[in-house]
Amino acid sequence: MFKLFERNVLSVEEFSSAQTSIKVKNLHVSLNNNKVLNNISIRIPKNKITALIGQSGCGKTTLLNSFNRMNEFILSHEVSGEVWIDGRNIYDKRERVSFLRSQIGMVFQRPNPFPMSIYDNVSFGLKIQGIKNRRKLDESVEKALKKSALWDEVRDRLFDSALTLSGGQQQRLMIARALALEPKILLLDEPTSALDPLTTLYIEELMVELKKYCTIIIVTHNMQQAARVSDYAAFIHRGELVEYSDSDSIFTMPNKQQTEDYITGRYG
Ligand SMILES: Nc1ncnc2c1ncn2[C@@H]1O[C@H](COP(=O)(O)OP(=O)(O)OP(=O)(O)O)[C@@H](O)[C@H]1O
Repeated sequence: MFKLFERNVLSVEEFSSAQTSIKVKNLHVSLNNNKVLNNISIRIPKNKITALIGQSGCGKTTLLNSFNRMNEFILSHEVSGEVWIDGRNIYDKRERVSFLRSQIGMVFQRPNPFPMSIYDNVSFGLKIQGIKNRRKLDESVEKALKKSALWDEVRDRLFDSALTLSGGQQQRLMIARALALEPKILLLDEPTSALDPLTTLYIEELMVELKKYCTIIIVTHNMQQAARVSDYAAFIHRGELVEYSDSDSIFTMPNKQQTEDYITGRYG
């Protein structure tokens, strides 16, 4: 497997509090009485890309959704343990969930633009936050579209429907929509699985660029992709964290046999 970018990484035991974006302690999650995550503890570093890997159904998306309390949309859910972000345990009763979610961007497998213009898609969250000043909105839309490498392609058609964009452009629009709120954390749930290989590479390059602005956590089934873009990778099996390490180590000399079996395609 080849590396797309040079990495300069600490080992996962070495992150200081200042270098940690998310600290998870003894997290257990059950959905509809189904025990999905079992005693997960992990520190996700700031301004790096961390990949969550593991076979289908192991709990990757559930872990991702634990970082912005998205699992709570499932009627019957139970969460115990702690998830610390910015010095707050986000499962504390006092946490304002809408504020938390506004600080964490999320992009899903399939682009889901609203049936409105490109401009309105990107400015949507800002307007919800009460920003009405046109110049401020214009500036934020331009900045987000530049960060998501879409500006040059859409600057002359901002008021066209977002649905007129290609799949890859729509996915970059989803990234722009998330970035408009200047999130500290960006959660990507299989963001390229519906895209062709070239567009995928383009989005991977974009992710690497974006870690300047935020911490990125990506769920991916694509081991080449995880090896190419991520700085760290966490291998999950049946709801347990089996191995967590810098990506160079995990993809070249994993510590656990289970990890090796998975990344070499022996199962999953
Ligand atoms: N709403 C739900 N109710 C009950 N069980 C659920 C619910 N959502 C997910 N699960 C179960 O939780 C487990 C983990 O699901 P999750 O989507 O987190 O896995 P995943 O690793 O992201 O899978 P995939 O790679 O296929 O997307 C699976 O066994 C799944 O069936």
